[in-house]
Amino acid sequence: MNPRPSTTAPFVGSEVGQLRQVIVHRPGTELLRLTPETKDELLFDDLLWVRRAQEEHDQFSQALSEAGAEVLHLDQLLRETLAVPEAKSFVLDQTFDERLHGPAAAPVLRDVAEGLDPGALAELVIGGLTKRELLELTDEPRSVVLHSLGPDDLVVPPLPNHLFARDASCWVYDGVAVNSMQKPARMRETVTYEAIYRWHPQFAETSFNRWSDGLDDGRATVEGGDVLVIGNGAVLVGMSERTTAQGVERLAKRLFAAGSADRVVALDLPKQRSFMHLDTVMTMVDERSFIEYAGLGELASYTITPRGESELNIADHAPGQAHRAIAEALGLHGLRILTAEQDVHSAAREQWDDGCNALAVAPGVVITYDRTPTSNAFLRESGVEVIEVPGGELGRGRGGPRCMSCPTLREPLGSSATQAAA
Ligand SMILES: NC(=[NH2+])NCCC[C@H](N)C(=O)O
Repeated sequence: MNPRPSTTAPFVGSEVGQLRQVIVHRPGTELLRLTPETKDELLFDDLLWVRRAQEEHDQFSQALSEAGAEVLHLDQLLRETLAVPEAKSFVLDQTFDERLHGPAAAPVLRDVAEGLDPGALAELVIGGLTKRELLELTDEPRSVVLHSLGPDDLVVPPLPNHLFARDASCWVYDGVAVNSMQKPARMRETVTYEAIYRWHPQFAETSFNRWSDGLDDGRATVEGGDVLVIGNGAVLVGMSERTTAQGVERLAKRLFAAGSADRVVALDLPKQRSFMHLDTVMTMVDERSFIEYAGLGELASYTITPRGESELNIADHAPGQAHRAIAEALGLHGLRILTAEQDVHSAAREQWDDGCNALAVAPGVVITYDRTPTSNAFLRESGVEVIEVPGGELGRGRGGPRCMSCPTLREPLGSSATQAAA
């Protein structure tokens, strides 16, 4: 179990081992597209002061480097990927679609985009394009779709949730799930990651397993915020507003077939926005401890194990048995569950502000937002080292440090590097 990484291939051996390499996305033009009218559809609760959000994000990246992780920037990876001709035509095909842009405009848009250099094209793909910006690049195509748009309407929608680099792809042991996304506003994020992992030399020249084929997965969705690589050959997955039971089955089958994991514990979460992913209510902070939201309640859970070559065994656990199932998966007698004592309203506010969305950078060392002081103080009292980063603006997108990171290299539990860091 837990095959060891080769020197360069991506490998995420646990949730809390020493973090070595991580993808993040510094917010840019795409956040300037949020308006009071578009923010809800784009899954933000407020408009962000972009300059400040960038400064906050820079501090997050710096904290990651200081903690020993190499920080890869998604926009730079995409630019470098788009320099590969096959990657460029894949991204163009996936971005300009007759069903979205109409048969008259789609080929014209594709031609315009094809003429851009990789930097400008990456900016268009993530930042989006308005009709006014398009008309600076070409004459107006004879298209009903374009004629009926106002000058500042978006021809290519932006991808502001790339900020939450965790969700559209997640590495689990020696492979990656490129995820099909539940919400329309996030579906094209899958294209970015697919292109990077297929063609960027950093990934294309290594070998790794594939746990899902995002673009083709239809309704079997899994999102990275729901997937915790808890270690010991086990994975904890939330069935949430975003991740379906079908998605969990697919993930389990592929992990088992490759021999990369031998147990998946699925937790049945309430299907609501405040609990959109498992990592908004529960994250792992050391080999046996989880920070957990007080209002989570008792949830049903399932332990999935392999049965023969390709079937699954499912053990159903009654509500309230989830901690036991997780402890068993980790080979432990029990877990340490960290839930700060505070009144119901404060607990709900801190959960909303991502107080439970800690990102471990080593066992017992986590990055959190500064806007959740009670949870942070409680973690410290419990012996966890807390590195705070500012989250005043970033937090308005409803995602914290764990959501904003996609680890690509992380030590397994109990490895010597991880023990040295502990
Ligand atoms: N892993 C996470 N909890 N991600 C948070 C994603 C937030 C994002 N605005 C969305 O609604 O999709």
